Amino acid sequence: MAHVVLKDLIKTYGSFKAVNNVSLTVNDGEFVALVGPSGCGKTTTLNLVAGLIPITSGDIVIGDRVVNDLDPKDRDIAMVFQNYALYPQKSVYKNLAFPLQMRKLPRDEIDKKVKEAARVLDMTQLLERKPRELSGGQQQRVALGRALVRDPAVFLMDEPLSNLDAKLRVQMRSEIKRFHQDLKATIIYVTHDQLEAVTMADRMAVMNGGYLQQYDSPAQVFAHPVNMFVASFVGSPAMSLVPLEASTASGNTVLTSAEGWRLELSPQNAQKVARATTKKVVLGARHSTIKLHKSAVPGSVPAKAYTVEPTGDVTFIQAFLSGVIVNVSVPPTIAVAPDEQIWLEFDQERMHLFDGETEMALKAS
Ligand SMILES: Nc1ncnc2c1ncn2[C@@H]1O[C@H](COP(=O)(O)OP(=O)(O)OP(=O)(O)O)[C@@H](O)[C@H]1O
Repeated sequence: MAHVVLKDLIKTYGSFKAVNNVSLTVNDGEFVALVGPSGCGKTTTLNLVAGLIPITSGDIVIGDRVVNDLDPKDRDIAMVFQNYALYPQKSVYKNLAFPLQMRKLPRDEIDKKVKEAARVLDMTQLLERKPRELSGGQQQRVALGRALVRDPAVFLMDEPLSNLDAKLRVQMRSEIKRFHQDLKATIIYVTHDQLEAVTMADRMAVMNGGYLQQYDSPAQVFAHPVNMFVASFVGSPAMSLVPLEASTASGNTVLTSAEGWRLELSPQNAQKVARATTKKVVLGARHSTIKLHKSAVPGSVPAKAYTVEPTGDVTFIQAFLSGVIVNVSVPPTIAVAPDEQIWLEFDQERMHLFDGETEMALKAS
């Protein structure tokens, strides 16, 4: 296995920058997810690493080599795509053996590698079947196996689970994670699904508009999003973002809504707001950090329930607060009706504050 370094990577199509100065290091044996909305440049970044498209500028290092000008076959990588591209006429065994035959490996070595891959992926009993005799999940496992037998320095995976139904996707998610843990493989994994990235990856690279927004562990990205884009992209339901106006009088900092309510900030949050470039401040809160009250309590602000969605364990409520929708979760024992007047209390320790102009997270120091 090997590490991968992207340095000031740029890919332009005419005047359009699909990948804009992306720099990141994937450590040896690390599982990194490139994640972001459609069109953010994640597939382009992966294809640049694979060598499927030429870079405009920057450097790509795999192991100890700068691979900028190497053909894909010389980069010591294996790709797994969302369409498995298995050979329909060949058995699973032959599908796995084929890339090795192309490399002219001795027959007994091929046999050993194929059987080992089948063992690792728990598909020994499927080796004689044709792809059409396999479920979607099993076909995806064969595609993984085909990458595995090549023993690459790096696995590159592009939305490998997106053709599977929801239940199978969750199961294969665990299997790929296990695959990574067992093999200590270096994996770069593209997905638009933030939950896949959060649950599988050691680190996630969140992209938007060709730019790398944040590169950190899922826990860090979740707890400390650097800006409003990352805050609202990672986590489900999305973090609520409420635009407010900050003011300070006699040492107290308050956020005021257009509707007229006021929220007094803790000293630590007041410190953050003092660093804003503008009076416009956006309050961010995850559903689990907002308490719902049926009547006003000190520190709470008035809102109106809009939709109520019981899921069994927890009920999700969308409420209107200062003209925007806020997601709140409550235990199923609390009954709330649409249009009911409610009061929301934000956990000041876990609230996020963003500069309303730059959209960057405000930090205490
Ligand atoms: N060959 C090309 N010519 C021109 N523009 C391109 C080309 N390939 C990609 N793009 C543009 O580059 C941007 C990034 O594309 P890319 O496929 O990397 O996005 P993505 O994040 O993988 O999105 P998706 O999840 O939809 O695949 C998009 O705006 C896309 O339209």
